[in-house]
Amino acid sequence: MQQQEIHLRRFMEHQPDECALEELELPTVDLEAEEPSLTEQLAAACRDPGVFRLVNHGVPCDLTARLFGLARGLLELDAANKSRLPGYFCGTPALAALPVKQLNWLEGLHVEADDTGDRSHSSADAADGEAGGSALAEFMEAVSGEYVAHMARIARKLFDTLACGELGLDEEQRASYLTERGCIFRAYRYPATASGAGRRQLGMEAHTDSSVLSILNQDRVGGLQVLYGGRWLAMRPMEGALVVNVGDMLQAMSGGAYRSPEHRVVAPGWTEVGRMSLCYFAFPQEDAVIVGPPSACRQEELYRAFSYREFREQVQADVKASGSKVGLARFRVPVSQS
Ligand SMILES: O=C(O)CCC(=O)C(=O)O
Ligand SMILES: [Fe+2]
Repeated sequence: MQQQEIHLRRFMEHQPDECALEELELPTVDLEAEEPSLTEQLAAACRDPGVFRLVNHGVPCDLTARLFGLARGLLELDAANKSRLPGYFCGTPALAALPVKQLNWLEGLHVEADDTGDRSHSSADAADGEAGGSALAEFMEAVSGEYVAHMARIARKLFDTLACGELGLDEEQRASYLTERGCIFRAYRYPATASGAGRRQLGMEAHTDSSVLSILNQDRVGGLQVLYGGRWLAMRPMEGALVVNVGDMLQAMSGGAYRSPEHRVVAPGWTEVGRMSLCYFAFPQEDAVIVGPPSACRQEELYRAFSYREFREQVQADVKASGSKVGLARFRVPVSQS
């Protein structure tokens, strides 16, 4: 997408004047498009801007509505009860022990793929004894029994389309560069803030995702923004569409051809209800060694070979040392030296 082709609109429906922000019209990818159209749409969107709307994704809207309702119910429990929910966090967990400023104004529930099976049943059994009781059991059942399966299906189809297209990955790489077992699901709640004139409280600070692909389902409130052409632009929610973004791992796998965009969430100061989102992050196998694409594919940046485990440990070390993620820059090799 050329910079001058971006359709910019005033973003007034959701935000008062002090928060008015221009909007990036995201490309739309139709998951049911015929080939070669799907590959073309997808590769173009991953190159620029690295984030797109996904339609015809097959996630039932009643499942999404139920999950938003259950997550909201749990996150609106009183502080003592919700702090005992399994996977509950407030602010950025990685920063909790550090003497750095907490920038994030959010709370949520974190579920790892490996947690999903057992916990839903143990919660159901212990329904009355555990914080959240049967609502927690219902939430875990909806996440692990249904929602995560849809997300894994979507991530696999998108990834295989790219992998079999210009990434040209072999069968072993297709299996190890994306694993259903290592995925993470998070339900976030960004409480409304009483932001003063011109002041914007960040719900989630600017970052890139460490994932291969991230699949976001946001409610209608808005507040998700992407850094594009040096400016923060709004990604307006659209009924029924998911937002998918390229993560750092896919950027590395593509030799920098696909872009893991910097994004953030502004805490809603324009609504009483707060913002909710349901986010799924797909990762490679921990020990899969990620190398750029074969030389036939254009490589704008090169990274030295690394495993996802190495990347994750480096991110954790950087966050621990400075409060910030450095990310792929740690693994970059100047093209001229390659
Ligand atoms: O809440 C959202 O829509 C985005 C969250 C996000 O960017 C993340 O968890 O990495
Ligand atoms: Fe993110």
